[in-house]
Amino acid sequence: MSGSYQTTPAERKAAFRHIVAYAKPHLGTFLLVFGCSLVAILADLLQPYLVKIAIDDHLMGGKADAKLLWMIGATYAGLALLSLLFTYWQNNLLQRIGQSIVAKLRKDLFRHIQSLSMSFFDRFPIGSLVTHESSDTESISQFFTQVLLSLIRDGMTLIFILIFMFKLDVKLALISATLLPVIAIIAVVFRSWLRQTYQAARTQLSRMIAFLAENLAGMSLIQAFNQEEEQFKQFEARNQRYWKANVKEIRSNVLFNRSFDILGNVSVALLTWIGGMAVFHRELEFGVLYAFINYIRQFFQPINAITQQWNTMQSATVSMDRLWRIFSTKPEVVDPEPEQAVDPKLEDVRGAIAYRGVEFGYLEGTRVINRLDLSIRPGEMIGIVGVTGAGKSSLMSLLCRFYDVTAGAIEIDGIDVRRIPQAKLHRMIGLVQQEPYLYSGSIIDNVRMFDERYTRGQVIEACRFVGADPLIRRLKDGYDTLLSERGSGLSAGERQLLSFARIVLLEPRILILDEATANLDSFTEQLVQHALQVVSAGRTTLVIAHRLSTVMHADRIIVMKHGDIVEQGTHAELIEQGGYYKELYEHAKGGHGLEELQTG
Ligand SMILES: Nc1ncnc2c1ncn2[C@@H]1O[C@H](COP(=O)(O)OP(=O)(O)OP(=O)(O)O)[C@@H](O)[C@H]1O
Repeated sequence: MSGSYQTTPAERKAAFRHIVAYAKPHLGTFLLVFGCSLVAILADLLQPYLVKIAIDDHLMGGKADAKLLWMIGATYAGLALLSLLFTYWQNNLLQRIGQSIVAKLRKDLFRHIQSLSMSFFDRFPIGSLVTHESSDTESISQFFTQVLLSLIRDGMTLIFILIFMFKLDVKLALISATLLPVIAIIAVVFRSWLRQTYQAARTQLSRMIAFLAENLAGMSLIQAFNQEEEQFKQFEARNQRYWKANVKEIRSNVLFNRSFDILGNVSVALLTWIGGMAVFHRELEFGVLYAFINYIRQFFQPINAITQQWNTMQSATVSMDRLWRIFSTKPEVVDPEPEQAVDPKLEDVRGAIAYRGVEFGYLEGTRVINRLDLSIRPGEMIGIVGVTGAGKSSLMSLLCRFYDVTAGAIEIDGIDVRRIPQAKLHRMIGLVQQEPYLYSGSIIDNVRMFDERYTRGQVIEACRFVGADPLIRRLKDGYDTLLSERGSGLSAGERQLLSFARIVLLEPRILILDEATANLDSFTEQLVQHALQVVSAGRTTLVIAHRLSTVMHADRIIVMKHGDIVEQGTHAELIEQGGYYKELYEHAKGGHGLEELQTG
């Protein structure tokens, strides 16, 4: 999805309008930039005119006045300085605008992405979202700095050069103006070629990056299966394709630039010949010819610069389209309308849960939960078992409203979860995931989720409560140990213990635990079991169990198969019943995990 999608002209227009609106607050600064450009351009263009005056009025006119010549020289130097100063201000101001726009864009994008529902993240690869936040916003910043600068500055330069030319000599100016259509034809012909080579290079680059990202993420598997050589070959093939596309792009750029240079030189030669003849026949002053040759040289620079912005413009519009795609995506799970909303007080929540005729599928036309009914009493501990793909996690995701049910309803204390504001719902439910997410930061901050309202003492108390304290104290810096991204360095069990401590701090009424599947050593497993016991006391607890031993003591075990509850009861009742649960139990007793069983 990272770039190969089609957009309609209407969508492109909307994207452009949306992004350009970010420039509105900077209109005043843009005007300043415009003013600075104007001064710099005029200072540049007046220089040849000054030399013309020196030549025609003083040197050739035979009335050389040293003082006036000195003044002309000094003015020339002054103009050069002025141009330098104003170009510096113009660039500074423009960069500042560009950076503020892109910072705001990144902030808005991040906020918007945060608000989107889980279904969006299912569709959108994380890698491409990272690209959007980084390089797409950067290429939009280039649009506001390089492209706009070129349009303002080079466009104005062109216009002024034409004005100066016509003022100096109409005939020569008209001859020079005939070059414009030639330049336009060259630009148009090259433009489509440049665009093709540019896009081909971008496509090869994103293919290479996608391959790289996938590869790095799966490096352990690659090494375990000795796939290095094969993967290297595949990478090398992509690398070669990118290299070739790049060379082609550079070649087309060089050809384009050189055609412009040749055209510039031919024009100077033509002008020297025609103008020289005119000077020879005394129809033209020498100084005018000098200024003209200068202007015609400068004439090609802005045209070349504007067309060179084509690539930047291309990537900026592609980036705008992509960002617009995200910005125009509305969250599927939304907060209730104020008149529909019910906002229970946290201390009043009892934690009764009811699934009423719940149906759900991730994709249209598919079903992973079938008309499911389930009532859970406040404080009850429920174990949920079933083979992989049975729908256990989906059932929990629906309770947290990561997705909305397609039919039926889920209620907490008799209130439909869709009527509870999401922020409140998420305070009511505590989630301990199979792979708990830990941030880069200290253990203290990870447990209190960077919420400084919880003191260090409270965090330590919570960790003690769940039995994580001895483990943490064994680490080099204890509670101040810095965890790397995703908490690598800690075992799955240890990570779960830290998220239990989070629960103790946040005190949700309902607890969902997706038990770690990774084999825990018996010591950590005991710690996790103990933590579960202490944390679940007094809370409605739902445990997705991957080891039956975890839920053998649950108040009730729900057995799922193909999105249905096929059996429920206590461990003893279910064994007595001799049905599907017993089959799972016998299988697990043989030393197998539930994951090994197929949904057959
Ligand atoms: N984000 C998703 N998009 C599409 N389909 C999904 C998604 N998540 C799960 N599924 C599908 O929904 C079905 C139920 O998945 P779910 O994760 O709820 O099962 P589970 O019993 O929790 O399995 P496990 O024990 O492996 O976690 C499976 O067929 C799975 O492939």
